[in-house]
Amino acid sequence: MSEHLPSSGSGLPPEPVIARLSAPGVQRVPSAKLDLFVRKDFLPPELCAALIERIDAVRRPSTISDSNGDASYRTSETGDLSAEDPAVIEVERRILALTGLDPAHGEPLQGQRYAVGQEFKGHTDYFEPSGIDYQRYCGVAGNRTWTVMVYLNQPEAGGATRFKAIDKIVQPETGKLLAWNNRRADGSLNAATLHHGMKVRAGVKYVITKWFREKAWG
Ligand SMILES: O=C(O)CCC(=O)C(=O)O
Ligand SMILES: [Fe+2]
Repeated sequence: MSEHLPSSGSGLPPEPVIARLSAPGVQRVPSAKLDLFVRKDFLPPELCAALIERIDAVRRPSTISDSNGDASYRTSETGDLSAEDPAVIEVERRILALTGLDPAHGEPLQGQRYAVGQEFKGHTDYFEPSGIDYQRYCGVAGNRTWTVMVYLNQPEAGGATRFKAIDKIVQPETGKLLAWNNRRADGSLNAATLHHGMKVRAGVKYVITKWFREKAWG
């Protein structure tokens, strides 16, 4: 199976990950500015439901690094998921199989929950090297390389993810995966990855996120 292909490590350089993602069932969003991939039905509904339960058990108000003082910037709730949880192990196995990204470079899987009116305003997932917290967040494992995100449900209205620089809006659907490279081809940080988890208008939205780093995590 594809799990047995060699690992692409941190995802830097990106070519092996891009080659691996160029598989049946994966859509590449056409853009010269950003490597962005969408895979529908990546996780089965039962696994999504199990993950929602886990998130509800551990959620707390989300934090942001490099806070800009705007308390409405990220209003969701966050929960770190246990690496020993069988549901988490299964998700991580599937992410490795799809992307080849090395789990040793991955942060712990994180869940987010957005109630009506909650959002995560425009941001990039990498840390600004000039930020005061850069050493604290990136001193050991380096900056982020790839982001892998999965919608666990479909809220009744709102909650899309908008990539403004490439004019792309992705609608949440149960089990749909998004993966993008936070770098340009030369490895530099890519500002065109700017994205906005838009306000949920009706219902609740759940996602999981897995971020990969330049060096091994922890
Ligand atoms: O919820 C979304 O659509 C985006 C989430 C996100 O960007 C993040 O957690 O970094
Ligand atoms: Fe993000």
